[in-house]
Amino acid sequence: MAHKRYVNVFYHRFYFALRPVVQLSSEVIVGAQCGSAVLRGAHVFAPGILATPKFMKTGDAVSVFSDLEGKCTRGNKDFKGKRVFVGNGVAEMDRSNIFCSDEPVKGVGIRMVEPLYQSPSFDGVLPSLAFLQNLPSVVVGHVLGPRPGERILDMCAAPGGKTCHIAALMGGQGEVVALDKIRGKVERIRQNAKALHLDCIKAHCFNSIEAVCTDQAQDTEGPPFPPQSFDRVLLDAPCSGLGQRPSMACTWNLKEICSYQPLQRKLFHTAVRLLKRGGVLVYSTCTVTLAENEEQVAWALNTFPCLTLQPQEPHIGAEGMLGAGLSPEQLRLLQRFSPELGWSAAEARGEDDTNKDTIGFFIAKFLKS
Ligand SMILES: C[S@@+](CC[C@H](N)C(=O)[O-])C[C@H]1O[C@@H](n2cnc3c(N)ncnc32)[C@H](O)[C@@H]1O
Repeated sequence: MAHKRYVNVFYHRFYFALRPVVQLSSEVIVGAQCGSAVLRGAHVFAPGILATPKFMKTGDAVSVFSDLEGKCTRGNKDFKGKRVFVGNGVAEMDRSNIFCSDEPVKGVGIRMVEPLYQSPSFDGVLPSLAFLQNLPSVVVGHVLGPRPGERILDMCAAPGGKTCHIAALMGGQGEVVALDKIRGKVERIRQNAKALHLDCIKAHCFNSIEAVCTDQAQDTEGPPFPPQSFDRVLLDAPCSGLGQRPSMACTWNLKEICSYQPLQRKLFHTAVRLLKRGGVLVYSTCTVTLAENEEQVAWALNTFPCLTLQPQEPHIGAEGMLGAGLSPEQLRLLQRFSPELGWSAAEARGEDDTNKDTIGFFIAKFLKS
């Protein structure tokens, strides 16, 4: 059935106007992920709460802090470890509801009334029409350039932000196959596709490294697929995520960061095999390392002579970074979002920094001949 609705994919700009907020004596401690979400405009959902004052009651005014080192134990009453203030709120639950309930606790625990940053919450705003994404993620969908009627593969798709954008750009006509290896996350893709009425998305739980079959007669409804099954492939690769912001806790180590390059290359092999001749492959990451970005492009061009770099539209990020042996022309075809560089340079030149104040991100577009 033809898709009748439109999805408006907004992008989210982290608003940096720090407000002078006075800290209160009652402290609520939340996990680092929850604290980052609060900085992006979220309220505090009860599962994210680690510690509250001993007698906290609904309606109490509290200050919310993020546990920086992951050291606060659940149910703590007076945590004194490293923490960062993220704003003031009002309790919507008693302490006993949060920590002493038999059922898993749900819903807003603290409604933020004075968050540190003036980033509005988009929770529940037009849920059947809009999907909030970072600006570079929105750019990825356009760079891939899907057309109605095509068959597209999104190899690492959960929670499905880019999948839904791609399906919306196709007007719901064609097929977007979304793979992710984690079952619970695949359910999120399905829920998002359903909420947005995007029937052309088919989500499967599958390890994309193994998504090519050798048997040409294999049923092509689900993975694995015969070689050259797709008009366009998006490899939004698992990565070290160093471009994500705000980020208040660094849980990574060097071994983990170095583990992504070989994984991305395995996925890349599958991507190239599944792409038709004349098809487009987009490789993207939300990290800033040379090893996971420009070095991967140089490796791909050497490993797959059938691939050539293509111009990107729109191109609003910076060009690629030196150091991986790519030519100046090749670097110009890449798109790198480096907020730590973009901002200050734009500010110094007195330019509008709207499109530069983003997460760190990388995009490369290839054509397979
Ligand atoms: C960067 S996230 C994808 C974000 C997604 N494209 C979006 O826009 O919403 C990377 C995803 O790759 C998945 N992943 C990691 N290794 C995978 C593999 N071998 N096969 C399929 N999915 C994988 C992870 O579970 C994770 O959800």
